[in-house]
Amino acid sequence: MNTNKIPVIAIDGPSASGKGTVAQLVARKLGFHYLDSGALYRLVALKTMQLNTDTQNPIAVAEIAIHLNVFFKDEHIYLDDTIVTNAIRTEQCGIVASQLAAYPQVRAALTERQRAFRQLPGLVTDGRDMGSVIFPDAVLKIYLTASAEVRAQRRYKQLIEKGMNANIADLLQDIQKRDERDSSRSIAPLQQGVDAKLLDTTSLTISQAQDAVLSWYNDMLARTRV
Ligand SMILES: Nc1ncnc2c1ncn2[C@@H]1O[C@H](COP(=O)(O)OP(=O)(O)O)[C@@H](O)[C@H]1O
Ligand SMILES: Nc1ccn([C@H]2C[C@H](O)[C@@H](COP(=O)(O)OP(=O)(O)O)O2)c(=O)n1
Repeated sequence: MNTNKIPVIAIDGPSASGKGTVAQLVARKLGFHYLDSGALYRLVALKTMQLNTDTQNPIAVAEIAIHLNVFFKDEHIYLDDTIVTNAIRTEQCGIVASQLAAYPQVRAALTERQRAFRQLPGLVTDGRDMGSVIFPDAVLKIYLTASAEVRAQRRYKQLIEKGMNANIADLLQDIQKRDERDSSRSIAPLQQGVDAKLLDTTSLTISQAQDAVLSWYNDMLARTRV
């Protein structure tokens, strides 16, 4: 089947804005598949750290990305048959992922793997370039953000709930550095596309953010059915 007919909702945005949470809820509500593209970059970062790979060598890192042995099952993520669901969620893993994600070779190595998630009846995906590069024909594109201070608070609460160490001041600094790196890189920079709807969740609950996405999606459906 021509997968271009399969609907995609692309939710891009900066770190800890709530992209993944909202995307998963919307996917569940619509019965769509879900892709956390950031997890793939985090998995590459974890594997490079495990192998002590020279992260200054884009070719070596891209080789890891190409041969990544990963699968997603229910709530868990497996790397080489080992559960790494929490291991990839450390801030250190996020920082390394952000650094490696600036290599064109790494992005190219993960492109088709991401596009393979586009399966019937549909896909909801979150990341930095889902609407701009990976799925430019997405039926709905959203740029989901929040203030850096609120995002640091959210990530802090999230890490503490996972039993991980966290320091709010360090997190704010990491988030601001990651925002800068992800949005200033030459390839697939994080930015709100002209065709992406802005959803600032600074003062919204998770439920309100989910409802906003579902409302936009239903409006799109109504317009295309006319
Ligand atoms: N609107 C919101 N209000 C309060 N907390 C939120 C909101 N959206 C997400 N969260 C929480 O913030 C944390 C980070 O959300 P997450 O979806 O992991 O962000 P991202 O995928 O953008 O990095 C999670 O613990 C999540 O439950
Ligand atoms: N589609 C994507 C997803 C993530 N990345 C990079 C940039 C991000 O800082 C890291 C980690 O992404 P991830 O979405 O897991 O990070 P957050 O959960 O938003 O903190 O990977 C990317 O370049 N492109």
